[in-house]
Amino acid sequence: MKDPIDIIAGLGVVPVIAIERASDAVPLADALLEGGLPVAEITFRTEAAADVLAAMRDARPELCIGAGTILDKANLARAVASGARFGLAPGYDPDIVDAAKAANLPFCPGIMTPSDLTLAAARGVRLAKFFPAGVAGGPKALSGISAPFAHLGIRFIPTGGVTEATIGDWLAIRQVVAVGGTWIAKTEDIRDGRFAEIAKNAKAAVKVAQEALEKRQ
Ligand SMILES: O=C[C@H](O)COP(=O)(O)O
Ligand SMILES: CC(=O)C(=O)O
Repeated sequence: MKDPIDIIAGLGVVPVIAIERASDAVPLADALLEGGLPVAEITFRTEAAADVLAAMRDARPELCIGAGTILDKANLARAVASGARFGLAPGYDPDIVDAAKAANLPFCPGIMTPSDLTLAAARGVRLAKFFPAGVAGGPKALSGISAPFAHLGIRFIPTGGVTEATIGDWLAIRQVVAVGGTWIAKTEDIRDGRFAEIAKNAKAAVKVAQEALEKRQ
């Protein structure tokens, strides 16, 4: 099976999803696949998250699924048991980083400051979510914060306030693996069954991300 981080890096964009009903899991997976975006970060912000992961794993194994908003070890374990192939969090908790490593789960904790990054780097983190990317100062802030860590090869997934219009600015930074965001598959669009809209958003995001990735080669 291909490495999930390589899949994410190839696509350049990850939909961050808060989904309320497990019955929407397969239609959502199909919308993302139809949009050419075979990846999903299912956040543990809803009761349904673990069931959604399991339903996607069982029905659409071609979708690379991960778990977001991992704030404790219990949800980390549930995510792994339900088929998550990668994990992310809005912040940095060394215990969760260690637990993910022990579970062999590629894990991307959140950082926003040089101090966060110092602690995460010392714990072996080489992929971090820059969160909340927009209010933290945008691409210029990430360039500044990450500069002293460049020799360590740390890479980033900026998330929070990213839009289709700003994908290119973020992906112009070499250390940015991909951007994350909720605009592709919004909770209310999933709730109301607007899967065609989600496929359309996915397709548009992938197109912009691919153009940006080609430009920086
Ligand atoms: O809750 C925040 C998400 O991780 C990113 O949200 P956003 O793409 O809507 O800014
Ligand atoms: C902030 C984010 O994307 C997460 O909850 O994992």
